[in-house]
Amino acid sequence: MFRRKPAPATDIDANTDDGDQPSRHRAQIGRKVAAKLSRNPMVARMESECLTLYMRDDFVSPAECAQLRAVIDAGARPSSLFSGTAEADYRTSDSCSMDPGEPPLDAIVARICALMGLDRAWGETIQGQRYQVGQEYKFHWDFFPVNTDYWPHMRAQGGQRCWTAMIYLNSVEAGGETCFPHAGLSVPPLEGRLLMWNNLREDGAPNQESLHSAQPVAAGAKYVLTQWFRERPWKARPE
Ligand SMILES: O=C(O)CCC(=O)C(=O)O
Ligand SMILES: [Fe+2]
Repeated sequence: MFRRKPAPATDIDANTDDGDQPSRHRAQIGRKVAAKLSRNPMVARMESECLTLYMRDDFVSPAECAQLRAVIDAGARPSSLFSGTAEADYRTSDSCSMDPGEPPLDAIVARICALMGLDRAWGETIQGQRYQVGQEYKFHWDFFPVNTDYWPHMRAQGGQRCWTAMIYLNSVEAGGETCFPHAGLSVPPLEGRLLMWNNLREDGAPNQESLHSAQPVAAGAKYVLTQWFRERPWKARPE
């Protein structure tokens, strides 16, 4: 008798609600990117037992940084949070979604993806942020908690966030460090520096120890670009 073969098992099952669970697929992304970055002599791995974090200085030139700061100045609006405005003082920076066609940006995103070995289709729209004196982004995780009303939408858009790539577009006079308290790391903003970390554990589940903050700026202003990568291609508007 003819029997239809079962569909091959796949780890990349958009219908599996496993955003808070270990996942072979997400674990594999973590390993693949870490292996690529570890092989690169220009990239430094920051020492931590509980977090996978890499740094590459002089990734963006001073001229490109200046150009991008001007774009952020022109487009910055008060930052929003997925969780709405309940904790309005949580992320006090101004931010803007960057047009990927904006001249230096297209090339920079391509360079980030080449460095990390990630497909740019998996990256969300890159975000620019500007923090002025006293502004900050309090302790948070970049991965999505699955017990929220927005998770089903995020899942349909490309699932859990895996890696974050962040570029400092200027050196800040005082303050503005990115702090990872569990890893005991505090990274000072340095113009052109790219920071990359995995928000997930080795088994692909969210890493609670990836908690981080942008410390308040004490003097001057701080400009950053953030590129968040999903576990699948990112769709701005899922069908
Ligand atoms: O500005 C920083 O140092 C951190 C920004 C951040 O954590 C984020 O955009 O998710
Ligand atoms: Fe963050």
